Amino acid sequence: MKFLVINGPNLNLTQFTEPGMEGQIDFNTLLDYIEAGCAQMDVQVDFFQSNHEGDLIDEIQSAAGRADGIVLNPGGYAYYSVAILEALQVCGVPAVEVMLADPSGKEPFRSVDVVSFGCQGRFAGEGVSGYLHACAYLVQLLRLDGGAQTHLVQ
Ligand SMILES: O=C1C[C@@](O)(C(=O)O)C[C@@H](O)[C@@H]1O
Repeated sequence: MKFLVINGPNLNLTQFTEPGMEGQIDFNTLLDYIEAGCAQMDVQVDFFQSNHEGDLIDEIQSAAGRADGIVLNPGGYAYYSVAILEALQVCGVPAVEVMLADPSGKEPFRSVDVVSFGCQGRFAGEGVSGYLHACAYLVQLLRLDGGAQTHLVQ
């Protein structure tokens, strides 16, 4: 199985906290963490990060045929990118959304996660572990029905 892990704007600059490890890790260490976790699940992983909405859409559109599933942290685009939502709906590859921090209870403009409507699952507020939970969930989903039907996850 092969997954495409897509990170949106500003995540390349974020400092992350890994459970069980003191201090913070940088973006490249996060990718290593995801790759190692996926290897344990026998999943190959490709990474993509962009700060640009159109580039994220191009990457989602090109996922069919080269990835079995998408794990997406859309960053701030989560709250208004209908275009990313629609790319997920038409790309034919099941996607699961990850958010390091749970946005509920933050500013009111974060109350609707538009992108999640194109995803089959959502892991928010679990920090870096959320990426691996999303991958494990996708593995199970693909083994169960292999489908890419999108539905509301909130
Ligand atoms: O860029 C980010 C980071 C984020 O996507 C997260 O993973 O916690 C959550 C978003 O609200 C925020 O805009």
